[in-house]
Amino acid sequence: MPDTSALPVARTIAELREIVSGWKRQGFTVGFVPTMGALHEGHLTLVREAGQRADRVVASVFVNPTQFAAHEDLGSYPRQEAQDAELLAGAGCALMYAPAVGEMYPANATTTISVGAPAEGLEGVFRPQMFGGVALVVAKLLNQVQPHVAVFGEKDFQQLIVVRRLVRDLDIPVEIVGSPTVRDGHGLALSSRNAYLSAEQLEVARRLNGVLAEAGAKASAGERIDEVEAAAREALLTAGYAHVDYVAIRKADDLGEFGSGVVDGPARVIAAAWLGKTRLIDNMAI
Ligand SMILES: Nc1ncnc2c1ncn2[C@@H]1O[C@H](COP(=O)(O)OP(=O)(O)OP(=O)(O)O)[C@@H](O)[C@H]1O
Ligand SMILES: CC(C)(CO)[C@@H](O)C(=O)[O-]
Ligand code: BAL
Repeated sequence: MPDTSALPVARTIAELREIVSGWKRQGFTVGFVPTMGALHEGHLTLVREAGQRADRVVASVFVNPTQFAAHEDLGSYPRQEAQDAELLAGAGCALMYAPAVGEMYPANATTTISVGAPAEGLEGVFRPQMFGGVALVVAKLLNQVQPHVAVFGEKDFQQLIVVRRLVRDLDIPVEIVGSPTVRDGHGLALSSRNAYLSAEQLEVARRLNGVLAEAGAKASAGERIDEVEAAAREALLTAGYAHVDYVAIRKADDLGEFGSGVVDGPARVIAAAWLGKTRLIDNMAI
């Protein structure tokens, strides 16, 4: 496929390595932002953050099949590479890495990665496929790019924790930076999947962050965690969400449970809920 803009595009590991090793020979540091494309201001904020921390920024655009279950939206996930390249160039990215599925996963690839406990609760319950696929592709991407620093969004908070553990446990020499969630004017976390929402669903979607903020306020005021979680679940259903996978109040550093029934340390409220066929996630510090 030809390059889609003025931004250089590497399609193979060899092309990527040639460019990145050239930068390193010149003494430049390298920042990396992995994405699945359909870029929005949330992704571009990560690119700018990486640009603050490194001399050259690589962004990958790869819709990773191993993190989707068979019934999920791999086929319909939005793909808009030409526009993504323009947006990345505008945010100061120096190289887009967009490998084909066959480049990332040769036919005889058999290695899997299981991160263990950080990947098991919350998203791990409802999307059991996901973190194995994320860990595998992130480990491969970090080995391919070999950046000094990689930036991930707090919007996918459990993913950030899983990636931190992966990098620590496998001794991958990279600094992992978490970047705060970028929201629209109504507080809705920007997400590529918001493009699936009808105008009516968008109105309901925008209630999620308010419900989480209210739950957070109640929990930090000392109300029982299970009661706060149940009330927030009810509030989401009343707002028009079709189904709530979870609303949970967890420890801020590792998303572990508080044993006491009340919040007694730094905490986060985290949720996943459905509007029609679209699944939204959000979280915030409380
Ligand atoms: N609103 C946001 N604020 C900050 N970071 C974000 C935001 N949305 C996505 N990111 C981060 O961008 C990176 C790539 O995410 P991804 O391509 O899956 O985008 P997405 O919009 O979250 O898509 P999806 O709808 O599939 O969740 C991840 O590190 C993710 O946390
Ligand atoms: C980190 C990631 C790019 C791995 O495919 C993906 O999970 C995402 O976009 O958050
Ligand atoms: N944005 C996290 C990756 C996923 O939803 O599959």
